[in-house]
Amino acid sequence: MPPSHVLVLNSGSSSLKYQLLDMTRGETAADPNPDPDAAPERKATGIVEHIGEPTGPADNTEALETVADELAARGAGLDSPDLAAIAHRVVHGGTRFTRPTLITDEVVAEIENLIPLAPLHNPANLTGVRVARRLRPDLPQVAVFDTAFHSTMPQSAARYAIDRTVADEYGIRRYGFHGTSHAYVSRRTARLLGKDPSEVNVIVLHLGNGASASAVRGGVCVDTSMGLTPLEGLVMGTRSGDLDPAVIFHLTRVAGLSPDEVDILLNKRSGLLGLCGDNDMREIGRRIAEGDEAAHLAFDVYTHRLRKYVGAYCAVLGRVDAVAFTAGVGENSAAVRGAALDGLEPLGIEIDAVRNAVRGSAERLVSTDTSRVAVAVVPTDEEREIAQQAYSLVRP
Ligand SMILES: Nc1ncnc2c1ncn2[C@@H]1O[C@H](COP(=O)(O)OP(=O)(O)O)[C@@H](O)[C@H]1O
Ligand SMILES: CC(=O)OP(=O)(O)O
Ligand SMILES: [Mg+2]
Repeated sequence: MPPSHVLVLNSGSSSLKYQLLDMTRGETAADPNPDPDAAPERKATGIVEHIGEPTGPADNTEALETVADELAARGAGLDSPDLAAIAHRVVHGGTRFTRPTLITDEVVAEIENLIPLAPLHNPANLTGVRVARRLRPDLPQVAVFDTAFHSTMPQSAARYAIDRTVADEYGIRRYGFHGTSHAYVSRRTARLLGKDPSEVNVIVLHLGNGASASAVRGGVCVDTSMGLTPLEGLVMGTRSGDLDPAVIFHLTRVAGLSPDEVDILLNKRSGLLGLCGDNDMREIGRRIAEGDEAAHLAFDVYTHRLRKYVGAYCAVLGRVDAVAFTAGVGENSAAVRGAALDGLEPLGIEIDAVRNAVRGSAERLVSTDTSRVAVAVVPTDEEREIAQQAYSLVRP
């Protein structure tokens, strides 16, 4: 048996998620090409949180040592002969990386060059890459990029309307992020409707701590809400999303903030946190129930922005078959789903209040039977998508 396990490392700014997957599941001698969505077997999964905080590991290197220890304790250490590859989520791939890529010194250098475009994410991703390469120099290490799925966006969606020469010289364009999630969820949504992904148009709403929307036509991304960096678009846990760029001139000229201070304000102290002091939708729900004014406003700004993007992507796609909610907020908050789609009946979108209120972790439809557009809740699995993409590159 050739090695068939893939270890996926999803290093974030403050957490490190991992999954160990056996990719042989569903694959037999009789049927070497099973349903591409047949689930690989999950051997281990975990998350190391609070990196860099007093309660957690000091840095990503220490976090990865914790992961190595946890895996070893389960008899699936990093020295396992079953490992076929280590796959890394890399957030920014620029224009160069649009496919899963075998990591070499040169690829590492290129990812390093992209740090200014994803300062919260790429350095953490790189630490994972460096430590894993040191521990298993013999193994293929594969980078799977958040930006890759969005590389199919037409110029009309990817270009900012600024001086073309300046834009091209500095790589200023819209890249989009959470691509593995948008790819996976749009595909699963098609399957949930009993259709091939090439036949359906889907609006995917990935609502985690970072949040983004995408318009996917026949399995191909045609627009997404994040841009040059993961700051544009929806209101997020701590990020502002869309605003008039002149806010930044105003903050620097009138409020006297430095560019770095503005960066921190917009990325880390804005969004839900900036509006009400909490970035967790569960806590905001509790506060709204107690009549808290600021929490209510934060919820309204968040869901208003969402509704606006759903309407915009209906216009971009023309025909919409489904709206799919995913990630922490999208999978769990019936209130957000309900408010985001409230009043969109004229667009053929009818959410069913009873179905929407049912909690669960299964892929499910929450629209009415008469809704022209299906509304789906589809739990994302970025690690599984990353493993599948990486394995397709290294499989024997
Ligand atoms: N039961 C829930 N109800 C409402 N929101 C939830 C629930 N569980 C998680 N969330 C939200 O999901 C967010 C985290 O989403 P997640 O997709 O795990 O984010 P990330 O991967 O970006 O860290 C939390 O900040 C919280 O707001
Ligand atoms: C790109 C991005 O925003 O990622 P995350 O949601 O993991 O912060
Ligand atoms: Mg996430």
